[in-house]
Amino acid sequence: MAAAPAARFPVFGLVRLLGLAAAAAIVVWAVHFRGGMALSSETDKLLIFNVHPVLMLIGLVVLNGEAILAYKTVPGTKKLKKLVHLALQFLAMLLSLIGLWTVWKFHDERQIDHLYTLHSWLGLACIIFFSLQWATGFYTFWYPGGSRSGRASLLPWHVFFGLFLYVLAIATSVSGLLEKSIFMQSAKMIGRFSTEAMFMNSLGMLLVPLGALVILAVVSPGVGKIDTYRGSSE
Ligand SMILES: O=C1O[C@H]([C@@H](O)CO)C(O)=C1O
Repeated sequence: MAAAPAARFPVFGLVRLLGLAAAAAIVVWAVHFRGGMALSSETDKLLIFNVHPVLMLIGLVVLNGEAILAYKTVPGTKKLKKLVHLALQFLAMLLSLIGLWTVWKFHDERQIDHLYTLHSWLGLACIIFFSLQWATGFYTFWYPGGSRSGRASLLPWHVFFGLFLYVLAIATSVSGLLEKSIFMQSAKMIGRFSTEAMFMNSLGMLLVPLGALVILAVVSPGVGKIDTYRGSSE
């Protein structure tokens, strides 16, 4: 197989920059364009909905990306890298579960059907498999920890499946931005070329280079330490 491309630019810094930009953009969208967020409201149920994309994007895309790269970005021992990785992924999972709960509550309170869109199916698959991946990883690589051969055979699948889920999370986010924008356009809440619609498109576009850079940072040799992927047994 051909060698993986070697990044000759600060790929980790760019990932951090685009991740922070995406996180800031979704908060700006919720607060500036959509009037804010609330965990409960009698007057404006949409404020409950607004929490959903913020927690999902920050959890399953931004924190997930940082957690994936922790083995290459966190200085210190292998054990510390692993701890940062599993803690960030736990936080990502927690935010995604709260984010799922908020959209469920919004649907209940506004009497909107659950799980009829492609976005919701993709998102549910994402959360279920992300949680299974976290639990399996924790059990095998942290506590109580599997046998040496068990860990060695799971590791490449854990890496592959994790990267796959990260891409699925981006696809799900893009589909969510798309459906929300179209819903609002159909309801005449925003215009086709409104600043808000263009802002949402731009946020979706931003996730494309973010995803590309995270994958490049993972596969690229010579940036960070790659001992994890060689299956060292620390
Ligand atoms: O728990 C671990 O499992 C793998 C490897 O030891 C499997 O061989 C690895 O790098 C760990 O930190």
